[in-house]
Amino acid sequence: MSVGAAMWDDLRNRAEGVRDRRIAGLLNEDRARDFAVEACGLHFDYAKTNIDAETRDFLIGMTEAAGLAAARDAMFAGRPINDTEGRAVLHTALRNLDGGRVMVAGQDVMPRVLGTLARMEGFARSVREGPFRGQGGRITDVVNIGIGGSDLGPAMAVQALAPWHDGPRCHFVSNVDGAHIADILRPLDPGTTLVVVASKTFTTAETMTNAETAKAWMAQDVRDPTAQFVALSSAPDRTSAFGIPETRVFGFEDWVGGRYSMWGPIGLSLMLAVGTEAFRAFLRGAAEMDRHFRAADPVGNMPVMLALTGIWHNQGCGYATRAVLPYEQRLARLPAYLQQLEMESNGKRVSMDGRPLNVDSGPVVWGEPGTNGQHAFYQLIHQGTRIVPCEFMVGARGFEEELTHQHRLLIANCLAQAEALMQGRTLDEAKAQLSGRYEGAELDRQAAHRVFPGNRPSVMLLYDRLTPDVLGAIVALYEHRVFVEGVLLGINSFDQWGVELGKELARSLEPVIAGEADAADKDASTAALVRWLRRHGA
Ligand SMILES: O=P(O)(O)OC[C@H]1O[C@](O)(CO)[C@@H](O)[C@@H]1O
Repeated sequence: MSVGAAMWDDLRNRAEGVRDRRIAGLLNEDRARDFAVEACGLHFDYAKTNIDAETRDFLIGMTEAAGLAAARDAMFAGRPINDTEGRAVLHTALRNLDGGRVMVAGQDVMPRVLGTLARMEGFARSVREGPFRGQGGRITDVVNIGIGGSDLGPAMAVQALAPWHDGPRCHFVSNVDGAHIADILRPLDPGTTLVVVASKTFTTAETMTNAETAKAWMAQDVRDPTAQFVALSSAPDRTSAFGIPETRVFGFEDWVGGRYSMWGPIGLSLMLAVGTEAFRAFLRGAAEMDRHFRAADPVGNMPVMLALTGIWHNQGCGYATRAVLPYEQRLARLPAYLQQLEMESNGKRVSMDGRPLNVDSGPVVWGEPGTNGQHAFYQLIHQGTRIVPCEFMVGARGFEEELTHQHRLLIANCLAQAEALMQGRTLDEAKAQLSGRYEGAELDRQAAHRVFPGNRPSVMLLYDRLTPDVLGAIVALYEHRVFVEGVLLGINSFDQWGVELGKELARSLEPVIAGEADAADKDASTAALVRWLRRHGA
């Protein structure tokens, strides 16, 4: 089943038909209530979009045409829906603490999932409370070496859950740029540092290079350089070749995709930071979102409705990007996390059958926490010629009891931005503000700069406080949103062939840059760039 070209045309025509309709004119109390979904401790509001009841019905009709319910059930049932890699997609099993059996190829995977979780918990406790010690004493610092899905999730979540952070300090090294690992390791004591090498494949060039650097750093100072190494990986042969014994390897199956992996072993750094209870709460929040996604009707289904606002804005209205704007400093890394989740999943050019998509793929996702973004790029969001649908989020309360006045300011800013985007400011209003200062043509000219076109759509996600379960629910919400959008687009959201070509070419260029191979098979531009870099000492 799929969404046919005619239906996409219909969607675009509907969007075109309401392009000039004022969103503010749609608003009333009924809409404020009906164009919102409440679930899992979250409140999602899409009243400030140009979606009306008829469009919503049409969008839901698209999910039916795409066979969303069957696709969702196939994912949860462990069918190999990632069919370019021949794999099931079951990151949801990693958080299925109380949910019973999950079958893959006739086998229940839950005993193994829960067994690995118990091993992680045992290890985390022994690092946090003893007896696991470094060769120089109790572990004070954890260095997580990983990239992409083996970095972004835990790095984002450790920062997000800072109020729960009572374990060792956590540092994240991802970039192959030696500056990254050098800056992180410089102040640390090898004798009290635990190195967590996080790599599903254990072949990723950046991670393996950094892991060797960390091993050499250890070797300068401690007797056994890998005794304080842990591996999180699906490749036990390679972890043991690296020198990490089985007892310190936490494995997971190929049905956990890298960007969906923070719920299992890849979350170990988070567990070391916040402890086992908070980690379980994080899993439970996500599992609650899974249940909601499976059970709720489309119109009351938060991931479905979040996805449909995305489809409306991107494929319907033609807005090429979307901004994620958490008014929550501790979610500073959420936009980067979502960039991988959304763009690696839905940035594809062909559908499942290998034919070119008959519609644009997923949007460019970007963002920064508020209020910082306001003083950087909101100028373009309010007055630029391109429209950027904005996804705001904010909690009712922070954790700094003595700073509630600052939190109120934060909320006020968040709501004000959404209001300003929708309302705008007319030329007459701008002129009224300036009257007395300018007149005639100069008044018109000055006022033109102060006009806000308005009618710019946004959605809002509210929560009480950023607790571990709320964070779990938010991340799972976005995972399922990506899934729904992928199903509507008819693509495989779970492979990532687009990252391979660059990796291959980097491998072939390295010896050229080192002067060990010539640039004969390189294009003239690349060869000239290599020559310049070599002349300058590369
Ligand atoms: O965990 P690994 O195997 O090192 O992979 C890291 C990342 O690299 C990618 O494969 C892309 O290159 C991501 O999908 C993944 O999250």
